Parts: sequence; C-alpha cells; structure tokens
Amino acid sequence: MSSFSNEPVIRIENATIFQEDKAILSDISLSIGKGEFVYLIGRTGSGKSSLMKTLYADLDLRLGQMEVAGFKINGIKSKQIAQLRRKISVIFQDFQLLADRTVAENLYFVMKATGWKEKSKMKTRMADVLMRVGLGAVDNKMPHQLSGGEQQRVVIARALINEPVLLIADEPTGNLDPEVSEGIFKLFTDINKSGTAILMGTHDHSFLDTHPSRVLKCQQGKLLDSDQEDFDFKSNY
Ligand SMILES: Nc1ncnc2c1ncn2[C@@H]1O[C@H](COP(=O)(O)OP(=O)(O)OP(=O)(O)O)[C@@H](O)[C@H]1O
Repeated sequence: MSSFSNEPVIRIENATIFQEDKAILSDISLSIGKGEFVYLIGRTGSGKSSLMKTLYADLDLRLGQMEVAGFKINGIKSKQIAQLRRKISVIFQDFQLLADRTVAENLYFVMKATGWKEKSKMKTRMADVLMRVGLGAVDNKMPHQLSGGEQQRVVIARALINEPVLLIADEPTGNLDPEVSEGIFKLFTDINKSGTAILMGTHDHSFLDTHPSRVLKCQQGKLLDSDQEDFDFKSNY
C-alpha cells in the first residue's frame, strides 16, 4: 500500500512513562517520521532513558498508545519484541560488546539470533557493515584490543546488520573524548542520510549547535518538542 511508506517510525499518543509507580513523563503525543534525526535532551534523571526504554519495549507502557516501526507497544508479547528489535536497533554509551569474543563473533552472534543462516552472506554482510563504519580488518580482534571509539564503531556496525528503520541511541558518545565523539556523531549523520531515522539521547549540546535538528526535551515531567513549540534548549541545566 502506498500509504505505508508515510507511516511514522514512532507514534505516541497520550502516553505516560512510569518507573515503578512514579510518572516520569506525562501525556506525550508526537510522531517521528521515516528518516528523521531527532535529539532527546534533558538534565540527568529527567526521563530520557525511561522514554527510550519504553520505545524499545524494555519498560512497560501502562498509559497511552505507542507504535514503533509498525509494532504496537501496548501489551507487546516477547515474540513480537524479538521482531521489533530486528527493525530497530539500540545503542548505549557503554559499548556492550561481548568481551570474550572477537569482533566477527560479536557480529555473527546477532546475525544468528536474527535468523541469518548462510555463512557466505553473513561474511559479506559483516564486511559491508564494518566498512560502513570506517573499520578495516578488525574481524579477529578482541574488543579490548580496540579503542573506545573503535568499539563504538563495532557496536554501530552491529546495529546496522538488519538495516533498521530506526536507531535509538542513548548517550552514544557519553564515554568518548570530544574528537572521537565528533567522528562517531558524523557516522550517525551518514547513517541518517541513508534513510534510517535516529533518536539520539545526548548531553552534548555542541552537536545541537553544529548539526541543528528537531529537539525533544524532558523537562519537569513533560516532553517539549521543538516542532511544536519554541523553547530554550539550554535552560534548566
Ligand atoms: N529501574 C528503575 N527503577 C526505579 N526508578 C528508576 C529506574 N530507572 C530510572 N529511575 C528513575 O526514573 C527517573 C528518570 O530516569 P532516567 O534514567 O530515565 O533519566 P535520564 O534522563 O535518562 O537520566 P541520565 O541523563 O542520567 O541518563 C529518575 O528519577 C530515576 O531515578
């Protein structure tokens, strides 16, 4: 159906985000379209991670509606969560590679878990994604033999394996030096240009200045959206 291509990758209607019995963000309504680049900011503890976790179904949605990559998040079952995680990828600030396996094994691990079977295709795909993140022959390296920036590139390569429609990145440059962060950020903008929507939680406001884009801000239990209202990105920090 032609209308399908206009479906947003994220649609939220009147959602409230909870941690235990506490409402962290209330009454959120917004949508994020295919291929958008959106920042998620807000002071520490304001709810960025909680919102992202709800989007990738790691935290229950108890009030309101959410649809992510075509999946209804309300009451989503574990089988569907597995399917959802093939259409979207999530990246964290701590690199989260399996420390006792090589880069290749880390990537194959995800491929196998997501239904890849043919060894030759897997090998080609691995080379493709490593090239996309600007890494050469690192397949046989262990994570600890790589720098933090290189490890994060491997994580991003792993996230690209199944060509996600949406990449959720929770503070992806939080553990990196500024120069290294710049390179990783550039990679996200390249990935975005090739059509993947990106929701990036960040404390690094320099990106907002150098690469302006839509901003969502968690502030005092509400989510502000620069598409809907003007607000000061930098206030209340
Ligand atoms: N597992 C949990 N159980 C109970 N409360 C939690 C849990 N995780 C977070 N919280 C609370 O929810 C609120 C929002 O936390 P959250 O981690 O979403 O904020 P954040 O904006 O991502 O912060 P940061 O920038 O420090 O990562 C905080 O008050 C926090 O203490």
